[in-house]
This record gives sequence, structure tokens and C-alpha cells, in this order.
Amino acid sequence: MEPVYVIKIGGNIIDDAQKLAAFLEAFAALPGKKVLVHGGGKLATRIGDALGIPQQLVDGRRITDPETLKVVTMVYAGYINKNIVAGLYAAGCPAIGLSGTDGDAIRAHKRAAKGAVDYGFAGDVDAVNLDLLSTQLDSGLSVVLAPITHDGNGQLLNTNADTIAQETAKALAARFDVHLVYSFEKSGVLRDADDDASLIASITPASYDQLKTDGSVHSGMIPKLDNAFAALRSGVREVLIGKAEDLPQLVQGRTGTRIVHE
Ligand SMILES: Nc1ncnc2c1ncn2[C@@H]1O[C@H](COP(=O)(O)OP(=O)(O)O)[C@@H](O)[C@H]1O
Ligand SMILES: CC(=O)N[C@@H](CCC(=O)OP(=O)(O)O)C(=O)O
Repeated sequence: MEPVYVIKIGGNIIDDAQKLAAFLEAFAALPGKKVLVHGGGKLATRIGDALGIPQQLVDGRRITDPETLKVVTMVYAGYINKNIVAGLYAAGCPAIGLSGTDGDAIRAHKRAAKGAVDYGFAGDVDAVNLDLLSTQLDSGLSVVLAPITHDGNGQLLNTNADTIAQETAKALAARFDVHLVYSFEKSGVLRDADDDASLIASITPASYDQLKTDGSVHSGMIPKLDNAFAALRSGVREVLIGKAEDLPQLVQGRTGTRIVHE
């Protein structure tokens, strides 16, 4: 099967104009079909706070009340998505920016309240439109996906971007040999999140359990690794986590953390 790269870019890189431009150059230089998934949670939090709409995250998921839904839609599906597509054209990479609503790219349903926590308009993915994405990729465009989805009944939903990357990789695996890469500001999954030299070269489900128990892996890394293992279980060929600045080496598996079956 033909290879496709699904690459998620982390929030700290999006926030740094120079690092973002360098990353987009490196993405543009990758050969073949590719999808870029972005979030932008940090910018959404800053803009929400500036507008007097207090932002709250529980287990890495944003509590998305009606006003917050407007903010995240404007930030993710608006500014960040279009800025990335413009940057890709500047780097010589033809691309189309889509949210989950465009061309019915990603359907989701509103997450039910969990005990005392009501996530509001947060969406869990039901379906990714494989035909739509394949058509764009076949026409020579890279696809840039924003983490805004919809339920088919007119309701926009906010979905975690690591999950969008996993679900997109899973759907594409029906037709392509999919390589899923989570790129962010650190060198990979670390023994000590504050020590970039403490890189863990590979993680199995058993070592993941241990890393969670001893507290080495926490906060945003937990949903990222849960998504990474879910992708492997769904037929995705390879999952790598590492530094956005090392993208060329990372996609070759020469750096970063490799997620592996038992
Ligand atoms: N063991 C670990 N190794 C690396 N990062 C970790 C680890 N445990 C927790 N983290 C945290 O996870 C964060 C990445 O998750 P998140 O902020 O959700 O990613 P993204 O930037 O892709 O949106 C890192 O910035 C780091 O603070
Ligand atoms: C429901 C939910 O939590 N959605 C996320 C979507 C953005 C995201 O995941 O951004 P990063 O990848 O930069 O963290 C949020 O609003 O924060």
C-alpha cells in the first residue's frame, strides 16, 4: 500500500512563528502524501481569557461552553488553520485547510457528562470521511485539519487534536500504509518531563503502565499515548513521538520515541 504521513503539530510550536515556519519547511520537504493535524489550545486559552471567558481543562480536555465553542472555532478553524495553509504555500507545498465540518470531513457526537464533569460541546469522533481525504491527497494537496467537528444536525463540536490525528490515521489505514507522528517541543516521551536528554526510545503497553504508575508520564502526555496505542491497535503501521524541530529524522525513526505492540 502507498504510504501516508499523518503528522500532529504541538501547541508550543504553533505559538512560535520562527519554529512554525521551520516546521512547515520541513513538512513541505517530505515526499508523498501527507496530512497535518493541529490544535492550538494555548492560543485559545489566551484569547478566551482576554475576552473575559474563563477557560478550564479537565484531563487535557477543554470544558467547552457555548461562548468557548465560538472562541475555539475562530481560533482553530480560522486563524491557525489558514495561517498554516499560507505558510505551506510559502514553503512550496500545495495544501487545503479543512475543519471537520468542511466536506463532512469528521462527524462526532457530543460527549456525555462524566459524573460531575460536563465537557459541554466537546465531541467524540464517529467517522472520518476517507473518500474526501483520499480525493484531496490524490489531487496533490496536503490536508491541514483543524480540531472542530460537527454532529450532522448543525452542532459544532470541539475535539482534542491528538484524537483527531489518531482517528484520521485509523480511517486512512483502510487504504494506505499510515505513519502517525506526534511532533511537539520535546525530544519524545521522557523519563523526566523536564530533562530532554532522558528520552525513552520505545514504549510498550506494559512499560506505559509502569511510567504512569511512577508518575514519569502525566498531563497532556497521557491522552497522547492513549491515542498512540489506539492507532496501533487500529492498523496504523507506525507511531512516533518526538521533536518538531527534528521532523526529517523523526519520520525516519532515527530519533524520538517509538510506540510498539507488546
Ligand atoms: N514523560 C513525559 N515526556 C514528555 N512530556 C511529558 C511527559 N509527561 C508529561 N509531559 C507533558 O506533556 C506535554 C505534551 O502534551 P500536550 O501539551 O497536550 O501536547 P501538544 O503540545 O502536542 O498539544 C509536554 O509539554 C509535557 O509538559
Ligand atoms: C475538547 C478539547 O479539549 N479540544 C482541544 C482542541 C485543541 C487541542 O487539542 O490543541 P493542542 O493539540 O494544542 O493541545 C482544546 O480545545 O484544547
